Amino acid sequence: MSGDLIRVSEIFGPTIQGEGVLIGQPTVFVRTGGCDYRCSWCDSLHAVESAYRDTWTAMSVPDIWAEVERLSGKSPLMVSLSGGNPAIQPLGPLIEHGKRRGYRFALETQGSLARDWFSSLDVLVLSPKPPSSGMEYDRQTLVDCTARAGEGPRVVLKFVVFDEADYAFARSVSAGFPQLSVYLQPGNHTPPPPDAEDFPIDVEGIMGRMHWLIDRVMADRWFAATVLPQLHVLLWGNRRGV
Ligand SMILES: C[S@@+](CC[C@H](N)C(=O)[O-])C[C@H]1O[C@@H](n2cnc3c(N)ncnc32)[C@H](O)[C@@H]1O
Ligand SMILES: Nc1nc2[nH]cc(C(=O)O)c2c(=O)[nH]1
Ligand code: SF4
Ligand SMILES: [Mg+2]
Repeated sequence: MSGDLIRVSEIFGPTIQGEGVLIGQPTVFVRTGGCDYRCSWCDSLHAVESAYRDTWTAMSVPDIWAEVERLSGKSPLMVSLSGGNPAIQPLGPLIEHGKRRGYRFALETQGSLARDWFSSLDVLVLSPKPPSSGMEYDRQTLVDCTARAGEGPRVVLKFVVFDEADYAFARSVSAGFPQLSVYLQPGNHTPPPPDAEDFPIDVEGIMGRMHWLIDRVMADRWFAATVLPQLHVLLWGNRRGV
């Protein structure tokens, strides 16, 4: 059975994964609509704000799968489930459907909602939100996410860092999960408004923050951390669907 419908904002690719542990890998993105957070600097508000819900489509697993196969030419690759918060959607049947066809699945989530189907993923990216986002951190839900993932996926932490307080947050949260790899990325301080297909970007500003972040990590001898820019943002700016 295909199960319940999934609320989809956009499906795009193949492109390279621009962030974190899978950076550079050919990927098709399935971006779901709806989020339980409202980060001050969210770069995907078109998939978050309810004002845009008429641009989201309730899709069945076969409908989504037809689009993934069309985009990938039926050659299996990594499918990244992002959003909004994709953990809101019933994604278990989609993951099972794709895995039977040789595709692999990564999920990007803030870690606020834990699901049993996390155990079916290949990669679970937990991205707890730092102080600059304006959101509250709940360690327990993050623990629940790792517990539901179990021995299934590779689980990693990814932090957006804008300032010293965000950096301190990344340090202290990571210390509580010594078994997880840590990825740090500089924040983009000019994210696109939700109604923009494109929007000017301050690459120099982001690179300044990237330099500062590298200096900060080296000064602390935090050699377990990996520091990466959002590669797709450097290549294509704030363009949507890349
Ligand atoms: C749009 S979110 C969707 C998935 C999930 N809601 C989350 O936040 O992890 C995908 C990734 O983009 C990151 N992100 C969002 N806005 C950003 C910005 N302005 N600068 C850098 N990274 C950003 C998030 O932290 C997250 O790691
Ligand atoms: N190329 C590319 N890489 C990404 N990594 C995370 C993305 C996201 O918005 O979740 C994203 C995205 O939108 N595009
Ligand atoms: S949790 Fe993710 S999608 Fe939701 S508002 Fe924050 S960055 Fe955007
Ligand atoms: Mg993005």
